[in-house]
Amino acid sequence: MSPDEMTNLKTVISTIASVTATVMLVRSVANDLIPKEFRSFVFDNFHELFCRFSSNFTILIHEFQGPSPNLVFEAVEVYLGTIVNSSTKSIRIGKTENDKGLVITMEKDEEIIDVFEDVKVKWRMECRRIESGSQNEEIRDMIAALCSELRCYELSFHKRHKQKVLNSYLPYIMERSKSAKEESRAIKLHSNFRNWGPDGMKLEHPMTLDTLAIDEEVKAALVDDLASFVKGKEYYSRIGKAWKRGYLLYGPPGTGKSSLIAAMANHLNYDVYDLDLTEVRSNSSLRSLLLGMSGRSILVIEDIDCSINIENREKVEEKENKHNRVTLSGILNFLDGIWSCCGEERIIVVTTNHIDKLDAALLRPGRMDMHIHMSYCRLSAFKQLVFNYLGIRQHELFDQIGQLLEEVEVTPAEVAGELLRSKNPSISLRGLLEFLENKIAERERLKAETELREQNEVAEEEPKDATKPESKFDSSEDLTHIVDH
Ligand SMILES: Nc1ncnc2c1ncn2[C@@H]1O[C@H](COP(=O)(O)OP(=O)(O)OP(=O)(O)O)[C@@H](O)[C@H]1O
Ligand SMILES: [Mg+2]
Repeated sequence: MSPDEMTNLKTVISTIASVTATVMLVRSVANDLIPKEFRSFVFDNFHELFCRFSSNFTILIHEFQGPSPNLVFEAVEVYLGTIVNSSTKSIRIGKTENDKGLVITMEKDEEIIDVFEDVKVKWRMECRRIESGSQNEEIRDMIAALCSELRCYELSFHKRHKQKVLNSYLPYIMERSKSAKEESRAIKLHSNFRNWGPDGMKLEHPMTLDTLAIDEEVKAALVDDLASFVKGKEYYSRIGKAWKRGYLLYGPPGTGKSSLIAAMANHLNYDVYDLDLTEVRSNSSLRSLLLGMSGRSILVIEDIDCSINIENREKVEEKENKHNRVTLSGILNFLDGIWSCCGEERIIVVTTNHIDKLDAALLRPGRMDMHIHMSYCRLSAFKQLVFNYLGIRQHELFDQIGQLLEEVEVTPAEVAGELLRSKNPSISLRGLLEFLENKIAERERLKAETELREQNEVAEEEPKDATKPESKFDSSEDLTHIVDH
């Protein structure tokens, strides 16, 4: 910089300093000498004049709308927490019992610049102390009991964007904040043991759809199905159906049915309502339990074949009604749409170890929309488990173990149990190999024993049969055989 430029810069700086000092002096003298009413009269008129010529438009969003919290303010607060950027110098951080992680909010007098469809807007947060006479007295006292200052978001942008901000940007913020709030909310587990309880317990199950070991194709189909369900609000209302979806998980114990429910809850961030049907006294209490559930939730009925005898529908209804117990038709009725009148976004998951025992009425499409077979552990599920437990994707023993898994029925739970024994992959996998070989040997031993026993039984029965008089009318099967021919 040349000496001349240096001198000019110094002059500019000293001029700014003296103007600032003068303004501050005038302001403090004016504050002392000029009455408050007159000052605000001058300020208001000056502000109005300024606004008339300014190209800016400002929207104020206050914390309260009368005595009630302002929902737009709440939405803006959540939204701004998600777009903290380089224009923000300080933020406020907090966390409550109901939050999954840290909650970021804007600090007072801070500014955030946001860009929405090429429109640049500026957000600023202001706090004002609650002053007497500023509100209806009753409302003021009510608010003052909650907080000592009133917060307000100021949104400013070029006035030519007014329509876009009002018609698109603000609705977009309402939508985004809703999903951000849902994502950050801790998942709760409710049980009907005490009528769901007031708040439920925090569900902190670590299982996710990534760590769940099931067939890749099944997993992909499930993820797609869940995604279209979640986005299906308009579709369900268009076709006039309750916004719900049923999943039936079936398979032997230890194949991951309960784990899949936890993974679904984590994936969707839905609360889980665990319904123990043996605790439900009647269809009407079932109905009130279901009406007491919140939306965006998963209703779980585990081991449905054990909790209610639904094998023989007619017989059970007759018998259960006598004791005013919950019946299959009670369950089917709500699956068919008791929910259609209230609430939305509900998933029902029913699990069973014996799909063959279930009544066909429960399996009809529209009730259980997707049937997922949780089966024994095969190579792809095994590889996922090894990655979860040992952190490796390849090992020389994989082929050998893969072959054995084709020969023996072993559940993911059993494989997981073996993999837990050592953190050293070679020790752990060799242990699993041995476990599988022992299982096959045990199976062969049992098979040989059974064959031997059957042979002995036949040998014991033979002399008895020989003494028996021959009769063609011994069994109904034989009788049918004769009549038919
Ligand atoms: N598919 C799987 N992927 C990952 N881990 C699994 C899987 N299946 C089972 N496990 C492990 O085994 C344990 C038991 O599995 P889970 O309780 O989910 O089985 P289940 O099918 O619900 O059994 P049940 O029919 O007895 O209720 C889980 O906690 C998990 O550690
Ligand atoms: Mg289970």
